[in-house]
Amino acid sequence: MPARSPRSSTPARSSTPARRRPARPATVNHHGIHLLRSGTAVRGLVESAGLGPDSLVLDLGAGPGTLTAPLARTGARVLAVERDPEFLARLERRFGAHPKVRVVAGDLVTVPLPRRPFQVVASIPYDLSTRLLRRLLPDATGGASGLAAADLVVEWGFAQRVCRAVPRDLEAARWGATYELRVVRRVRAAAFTPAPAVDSAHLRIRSRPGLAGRRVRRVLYAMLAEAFRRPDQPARTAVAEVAVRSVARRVLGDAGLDRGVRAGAVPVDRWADLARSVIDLSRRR
Ligand SMILES: C[S@@+](CC[C@H](N)C(=O)[O-])C[C@H]1O[C@@H](n2cnc3c(N)ncnc32)[C@H](O)[C@@H]1O
Repeated sequence: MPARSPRSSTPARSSTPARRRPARPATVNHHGIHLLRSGTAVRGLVESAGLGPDSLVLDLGAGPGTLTAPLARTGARVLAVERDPEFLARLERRFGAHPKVRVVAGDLVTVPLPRRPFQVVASIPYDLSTRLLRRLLPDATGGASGLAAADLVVEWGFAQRVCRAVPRDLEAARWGATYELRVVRRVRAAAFTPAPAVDSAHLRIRSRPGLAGRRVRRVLYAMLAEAFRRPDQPARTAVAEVAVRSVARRVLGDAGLDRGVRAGAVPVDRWADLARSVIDLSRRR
């Protein structure tokens, strides 16, 4: 008989004793879904979020409640969203009577998001990462959800892509210029049961200050669009799309950028500085 899969609640029998005990008892997982088992990774996510009794936090893809429980212990109001019937039943059993946890049966890609500002702390399915960020982060017209902050477990390669100082695609550049996206730590495959084929990352997302307004977002996204359309042009040409020449010169200097710098070489945080300065200077003129 083949050894039982590590997905099973009963660990496979082994001739060598396990070197380390799992961070918590293994949970029933018939689906091959990668559940977090590392206390370090779970604590890191929850502590990074800095939640308190006034916070509202979404655990998207809550599974058996690996994150839901420590999130609830912070005193925050928790919405645990899950679509799998077995996990939902388990969540209901664990948190059905909890005054601050609501178990929501739904798809994390379509479930209505709260109107009031909220945070997300979640270990999300790898294949939904892009769709989820599209929901949570602003769109091209400057619209955005009420996302205040997010601490997510995503595939390592995905995190690397969206955290590049100079992203390769316009969508990641818009995200990176509007939000600070940072890898807090590598989450090794062994931190999950069953272990996935690749490592993951704790991806921390925070708003960059001064970029909440529609006007500043329009300026920012117009410059980025131009920079991506013609990356070899000087950055000042992209800035000149949204500001008169003298302002363009000034803001580039203020952002510490060389006059001749290529648009395609400007890091996302510099585009954020440029947008804020353009708005600031145009207000003063
Ligand atoms: C990587 S597991 C994380 C589970 C748990 N949060 C943990 O960290 O151990 C992802 C979870 O998302 C759920 N899921 C997958 N697709 C979903 C969807 N479209 N909407 C809601 N939940 C989904 C799966 O059932 C699974 O429980």
